Amino acid sequence: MPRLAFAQSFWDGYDALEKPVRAGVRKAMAKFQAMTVAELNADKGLHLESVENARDRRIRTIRITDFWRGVVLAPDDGSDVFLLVNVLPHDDAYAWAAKRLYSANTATRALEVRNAVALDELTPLYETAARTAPRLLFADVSDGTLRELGIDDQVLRAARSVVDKAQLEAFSTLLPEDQLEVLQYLAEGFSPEEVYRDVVAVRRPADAPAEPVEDLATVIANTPARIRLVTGQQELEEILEKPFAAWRVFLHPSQRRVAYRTSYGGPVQVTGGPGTGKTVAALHRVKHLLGGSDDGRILLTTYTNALATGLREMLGLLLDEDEKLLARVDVTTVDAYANGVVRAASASAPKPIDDREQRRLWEKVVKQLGLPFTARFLAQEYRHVILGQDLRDLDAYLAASRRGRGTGLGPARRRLLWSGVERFERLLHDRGQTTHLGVCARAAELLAAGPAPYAHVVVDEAQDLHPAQWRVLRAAVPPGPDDLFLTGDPHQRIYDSRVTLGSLGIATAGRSFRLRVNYRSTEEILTWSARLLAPVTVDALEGEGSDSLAGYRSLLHGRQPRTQGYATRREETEALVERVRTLLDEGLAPHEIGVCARFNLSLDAAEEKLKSAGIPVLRVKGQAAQGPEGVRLATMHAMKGLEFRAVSVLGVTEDSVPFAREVTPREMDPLQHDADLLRERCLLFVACTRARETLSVTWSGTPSPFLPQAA
Ligand SMILES: Nc1ncnc2c1ncn2[C@@H]1O[C@H](COP(=O)(O)OP(=O)(O)OP(=O)(O)O)[C@@H](O)[C@H]1O
Repeated sequence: MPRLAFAQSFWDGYDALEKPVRAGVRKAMAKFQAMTVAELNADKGLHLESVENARDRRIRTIRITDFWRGVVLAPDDGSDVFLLVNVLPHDDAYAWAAKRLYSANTATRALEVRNAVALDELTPLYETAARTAPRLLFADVSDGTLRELGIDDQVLRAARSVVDKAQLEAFSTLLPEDQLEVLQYLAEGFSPEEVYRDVVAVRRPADAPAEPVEDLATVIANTPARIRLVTGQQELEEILEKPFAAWRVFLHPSQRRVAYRTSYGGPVQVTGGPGTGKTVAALHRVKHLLGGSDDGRILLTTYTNALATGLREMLGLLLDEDEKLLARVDVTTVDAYANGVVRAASASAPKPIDDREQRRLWEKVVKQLGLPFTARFLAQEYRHVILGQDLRDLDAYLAASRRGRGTGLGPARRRLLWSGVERFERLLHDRGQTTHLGVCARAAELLAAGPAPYAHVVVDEAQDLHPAQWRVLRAAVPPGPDDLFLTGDPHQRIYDSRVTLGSLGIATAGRSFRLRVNYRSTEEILTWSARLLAPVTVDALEGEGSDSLAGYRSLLHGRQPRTQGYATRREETEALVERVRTLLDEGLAPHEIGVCARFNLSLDAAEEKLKSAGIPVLRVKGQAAQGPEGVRLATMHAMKGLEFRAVSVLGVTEDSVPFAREVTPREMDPLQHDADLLRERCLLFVACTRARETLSVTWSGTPSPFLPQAA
């Protein structure tokens, strides 16, 4: 009996197919599972037939309905896997199929597809232009090196005609997938050794024989990133029945490598720009870890309650709602987890106060003691130095390093400051209150006193955690293999946290990985957004050295982001309503549109105008972004971790981004001043990178100095 596999190119369009066509796909696929090859070839209903003038002799079409055809790759080497690669209307199917050529990559050994006809047509045109070009994109890379990286004759010829990255992009939908990625990495300036490591080695099977094995079944088995092999009747029904989510099945090799490595010796860190699938990698790691034992418990954390709700839903999907497995995973924020730990050990639940209340309390302390510091300075010293290093008494504070703080404090001033800290904590205590970080400090103590409750901890959005929160996580799992798996992006740090993970017992050296392919946004959105951060460098996730977006790219293309200034806020809001209306007319659902601004106040006017135009809206505040239909309105902070097909960022003016009140004056502390500005810049970056297809950034009056054109 033959076996059946589905290529990603098929899934890309499957969800959009109408019901009768999907039913036709299911019926046809069931035949592949029930018949022998001879019976398939003879079946009248299926009508498995070759395609005239096909570049690939193995290409066949099958009948799905009267008007729709499936395109199948049929083995001609005695192996037994049939691959469904596309379902299209009759004429399109034949035209599509005739141009495609499938081949095994000589380096990765995976199955790739190219548009061989278009490549043959386009390459000579580019070659002519290349003859007079001052420089060719791959001039520094020899043919031998390209061949070692899996580039074959036809692609080599095309590559030799490429003068710049834009031209490579023009080839991108025609070239075989792995070879394209090799060329893209080289174009970004990575060395052939790096490209071999990051593109070839992650795909090439560990036991690949020296000479490539060409039979289709083996090559298909070598391509888990793009092909799903079906193992039985039930699986076939399940996967064709449910809405298909590519992230559950087709991991990028770099995602698969980090998520499914059998075991790591200790903490692992996975970084990558926005939308590179870090959350997806974290979820797959949880799946892998659950399979590693029958009873170990896992803590999966993220930054906000809304994101935790989203993660829980995604995990349910990934684990096919398997209650037994899901029961072994706690999905929550670090703060909520710490709160639970403290609550379990004391008579009442801790009552943490928010930042604004803390600020008020510090003002009271300054007044009561007549301290020569501002409330802001005290709050920052408390957060970064005292809680950051978990300093419990004056002696510890006197001896502490204040690295990262931009003003010196001698012993006398430290004593004075410490008196303020004692008063702050007493005031809190007398009111029966605490802070979120105070709860974390207590939770870490309680956890350290008993056996660690988890076998593994997986952390998403790791870039924003404070040392006190890291101590909770460190204490929640015993140090050792597979203890901590962290994903995060230092370019998206939007809370004021500075951490050196190594000093907290979380050393990731030798176990750091990077994801570079953006699955969310178009290259146009990504390139524009990356320019927001071009003037600055950001600290690495683990706190040592800096991080970069080198090689960060997208395979998707779309319109350029729009930036537009207006004379008044009213005009800006009216233009927003028009834009949203156009997007809805273009077929976007309201919940696929996100509108965001630096402040809630700025969103009120937008909400009112949209509502009076009859457009449903939903404010995203802390709660999950799911809910009734409506255009989502959120502050830039609340946009963290979310995504929308279209995003409008409003009010990007010089007084709002950066928001002066959130920026420490340079004369008070120059380092903190720079850190605050960077955080505000990252906030705008986070907001813009939530957009999948359409991004517009607007302001009224003077634009933010962070915007590229204003720089
Ligand atoms: N292998 C994949 N195949 C298809 N889609 C994917 C894959 N990996 C991720 N995605 C999709 O890309 C989008 C971004 O993924 P994800 O949220 O995991 O990225 P992220 O790196 O955590 O983003 P951010 O840091 O911006 O929050 C999501 O829509 C996700 O479903």
